[in-house]
Amino acid sequence: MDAVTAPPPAAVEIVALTKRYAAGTPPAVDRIDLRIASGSYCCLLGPSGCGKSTTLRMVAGHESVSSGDILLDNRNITHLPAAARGTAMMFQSFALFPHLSALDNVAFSLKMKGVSRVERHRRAAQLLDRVAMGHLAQRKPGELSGGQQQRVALARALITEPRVLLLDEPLSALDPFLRIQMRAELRRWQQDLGLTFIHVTHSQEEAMALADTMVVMNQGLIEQVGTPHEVYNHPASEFVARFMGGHNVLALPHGLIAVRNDHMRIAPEGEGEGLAATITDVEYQGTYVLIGLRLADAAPAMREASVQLAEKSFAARPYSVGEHVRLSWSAADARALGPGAIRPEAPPAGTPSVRQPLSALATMAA
Ligand SMILES: Nc1ncnc2c1ncn2[C@@H]1O[C@H](COP(=O)(O)OP(=O)(O)OP(=O)(O)O)[C@@H](O)[C@H]1O
Repeated sequence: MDAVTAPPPAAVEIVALTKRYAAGTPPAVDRIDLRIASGSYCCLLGPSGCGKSTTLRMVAGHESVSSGDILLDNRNITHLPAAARGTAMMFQSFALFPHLSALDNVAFSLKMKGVSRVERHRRAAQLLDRVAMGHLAQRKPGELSGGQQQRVALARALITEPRVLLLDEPLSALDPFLRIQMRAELRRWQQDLGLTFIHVTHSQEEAMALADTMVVMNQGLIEQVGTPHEVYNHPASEFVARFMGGHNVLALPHGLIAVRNDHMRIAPEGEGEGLAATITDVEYQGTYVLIGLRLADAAPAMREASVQLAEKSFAARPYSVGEHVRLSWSAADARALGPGAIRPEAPPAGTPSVRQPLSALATMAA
């Protein structure tokens, strides 16, 4: 097989995966279960400290597992060394060797495997061509832009012919403009290569732009798994609604609901029904105006709300800070929120760690 032909994609299954860094401390990852479809783009998303990097590092084999299992194409890789797993990692800072050319950076792992110079350079050059970097093969990382370094890092990860590419905040070292450009490139590469990508990010926007499947994590648990559309339009819990942003969480007598702030209606006091509120901010954002509000009859933690008004609507009836208004929404736009992730009970001693066979992986197909 040619070195640059994409190998068959793989599916990853994580079963009751747990990481406890020190006895007596809460687990960083707590018995999570997750299936990632072959050839899909999966984003692990959550606030700092939620356990997403720990999960990725355990899949990569860079962190030991406290309990649970990781399967790749039905093969248990939990205790295999990183190089024997069929995964490759692309790091935040790309971790390129500064004294080596792009070509030698890409060829490095083949050198370690004892592949001849001619052969490893041939394969590295092919991969650099593939990421449109062939013409800069002799440059050192310091002579390349951030985006070019990212492509070299990608080529270097691909030379081991991984079935799953693991990316830990791969865009965060780039400036905002380049980040959006490279984000689109990552997505294109993933589709071209047909590989499974697992990408860790704390950016909702990045995950929404890239993912077939978003996995929202909170305190070592998975709060929600779904397509970006599902997660944004049907947040499972208060945590997800607040973390994704763009939602109001409202306490009603029958429980909490979330309503997207572009689905809220606003009317001047006396001209409409709904929750009484006072305007605290008015922010012009170009295509829309974001109105910040304080609800009159809500508990302190639930008092803030926002409404996104199309620029035209705002121009037709401008609002200003201090104005008293009423907020309402259609029942069809309200999403009942569940309690969120429930920490699982500790399994009884002696329970086998792989609880279910790898089957029906298509459930999360893109
Ligand atoms: N090597 C370590 N030793 C001890 N605790 C650790 C170690 N690495 C991470 N932790 C802890 O485990 C928890 C999860 O960390 P992790 O890095 O997985 O989170 P994260 O969601 O990736 O956060 P970030 O976005 O800040 O990288 C945190 O409470 C963190 O302090």
